[in-house]
Amino acid sequence: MARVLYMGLPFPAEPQKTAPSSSSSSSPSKPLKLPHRTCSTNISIPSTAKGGGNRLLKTQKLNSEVSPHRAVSAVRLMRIELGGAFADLLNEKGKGSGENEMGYVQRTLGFRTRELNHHDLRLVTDIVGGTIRWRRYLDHLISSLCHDKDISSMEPLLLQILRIGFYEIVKLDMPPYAVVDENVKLAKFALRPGAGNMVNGILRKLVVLKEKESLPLPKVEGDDRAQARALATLYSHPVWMVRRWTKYLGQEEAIKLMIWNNSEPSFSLRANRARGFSRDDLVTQLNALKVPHKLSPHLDEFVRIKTGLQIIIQAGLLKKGLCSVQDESAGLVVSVVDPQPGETIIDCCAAPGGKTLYMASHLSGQGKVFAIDVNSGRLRILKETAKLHQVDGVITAIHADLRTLPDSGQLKSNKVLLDAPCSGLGVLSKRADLRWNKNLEDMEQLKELQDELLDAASKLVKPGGVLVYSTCSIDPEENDDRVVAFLARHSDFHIDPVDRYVPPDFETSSGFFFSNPVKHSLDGSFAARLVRDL
Ligand SMILES: C[S@@+](CC[C@H](N)C(=O)[O-])C[C@H]1O[C@@H](n2cnc3c(N)ncnc32)[C@H](O)[C@@H]1O
Repeated sequence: MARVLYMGLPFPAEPQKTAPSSSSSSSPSKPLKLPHRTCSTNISIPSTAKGGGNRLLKTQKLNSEVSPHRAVSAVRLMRIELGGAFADLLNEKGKGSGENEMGYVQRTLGFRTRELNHHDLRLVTDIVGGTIRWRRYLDHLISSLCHDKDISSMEPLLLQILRIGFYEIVKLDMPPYAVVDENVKLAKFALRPGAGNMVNGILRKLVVLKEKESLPLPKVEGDDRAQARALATLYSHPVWMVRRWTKYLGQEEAIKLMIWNNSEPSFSLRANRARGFSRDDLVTQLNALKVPHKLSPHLDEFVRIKTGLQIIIQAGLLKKGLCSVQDESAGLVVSVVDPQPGETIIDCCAAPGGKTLYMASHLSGQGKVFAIDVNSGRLRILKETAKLHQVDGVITAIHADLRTLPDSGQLKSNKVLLDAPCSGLGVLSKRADLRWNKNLEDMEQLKELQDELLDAASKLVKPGGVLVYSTCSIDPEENDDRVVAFLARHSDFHIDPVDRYVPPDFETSSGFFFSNPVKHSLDGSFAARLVRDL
C-alpha cells in the first residue's frame, strides 16, 4: 500500500507501535492486562476484583455511555507512553488504523465505542497532542492533589484519564463539571467504580482550586537551577532543555520558544509540480473542500493551513501524490541547495524523502538525485512515494551507511545535501512527544555522528561543488558549531552565504540559513552552503 509523506514521516496504514506484545496474542475481546497499581489518596478505592467479571461481559459490547473521543484518546495515550509511538500520527478513519484503533480500545478498555466522526477525530488529535505537550505541568498538578505524590506508581490508564480531565479543565477551559462527569464515567466503565470515585474526587478538587485561581504552581525564583525547574513545570519541558535554551537565548526568548512549542501546530502543503499540479490547482481544490488557507510568502509551491488536514487526507490529495505535507522551513533548505534541471544531486541522508522528492520535482525530468540512506524501511517509503509523485525516473535509491561508502567510488557530484540526523529540537510544536524522548547524552552522540557524516559527505563533493549541511534543530551545537568544526578540519571548503537563495530575513550573520520558530512561525531549521575549492 502506498503511503504519503507527513512531516518527513509516512502516514502509517497501521499503528507504528503496538501495545505490549502480550495483547497481540490475546483474543480481541480480552481486555489488555495492565499492571494494576493504585494511587493512594484519601479516597478509598475498591479492589480490582470488583467489576472484573463485569468487564468480560462488557467485551464485544458497544458502550454508548462514555464519550468515544475520550476513550480513544486515553487508549492512544497509553499506546504512546507504553509503546513509544509518535503522538502526531494522523487519525486515519475507516479502513486501516481507524478500525485497528477500535481494536485497541476493545482490548484495553474491555468495550468499544461508536465509530469516530470528523469532529471526534479532531478532538482526539487535540486532546492527545495537548495532553502529551503539557504532561509535566499536568503531572505536577495531579501529584499535588493526590495523597500519594509519587504518581509514577499510579495505574497507567487511571493516570491517562486524570491527565485528560486536568488538561480539559485547565488548558482547554471546558465546562468543568461536564468534564468531571465524562471522565468519571470513563474510569468507572474502563476500570471499576472505585476508580470513578477517585477521578471524581481529584477533578473536583482541581475545579475548586481553579475557580479560586489558586492552582498549586511553582514560582520562578531561587538560583538558576531552581528557576529552570519551575519554568520546566510551568511550560512543560524537560529541565535540561530549559537550561540549554536559557543559556543560548536568555530566559525571555526561552519562554517564547516554549510557548511556541506548546501552541497548536500549523502545516503547509506543497503542490507537486512533477504531476503537473500547480499551487493554483491546489488552491482550487482547497476552496472546493472549504479548507481555509494562505499562500506562502516565501515559496511559490506552498500553501499554509491551520485546520482541515483530515479533510485533505480524506479527499485523497496526498494519496494521489498531488501534494505533500511539508514545512516551508524544509522547502527553504531545498532553496539553499537550488536544484536545477540537468543536475546530479547526492542526498546523503535522504529517507523518508521529503527533500529528495521536492528536489527531484525541480529537475523537470532531466538529471538525477542519488538518495542514500542507512535505513532500508525508510528508503522503501521514499521509493514508493517517488513513484506516487512521478519522480521515480530521476531518483536512484542507495541503501548504505554514508560513512562506509568507498572513497574511490564513482559517486561524486557538484551538489551534495547532508540533511543530518539531529535532535529535532526545531520541530517540537509538531512532534508533541519528542521533548520527552530526548536527553543530553543523545545530543553528544548526535554531534559525533554529524561530524562523521559531514566528513563522509565532503568526499562526495567535486572540486568547485557545494555541500549543504542541514538539520531541523535550533541548537547551535548541532548547527553553527558543527560547521565551524568541519571547516577547521577541511581547509579546502569555505562558506557560501545563502543570501542569493532565501529571503534576507532567514540569513544569519555568518551567512547560514536559519528559520526561527518564534520569529518566522515555521519549524526551526538550519542550512549552510559549503563550497569546495577548485
Ligand atoms: C533527518 S532524517 C532525513 C530526512 C530527509 N532528508 C527528508 O527530508 O525526508 C536523517 C536520516 O539519516 C539517516 N541516517 C542516519 N545515519 C546514517 C548513515 N550513517 N548513513 C546514511 N544515512 C543515515 C536516517 O536513517 C534518517 O533517515
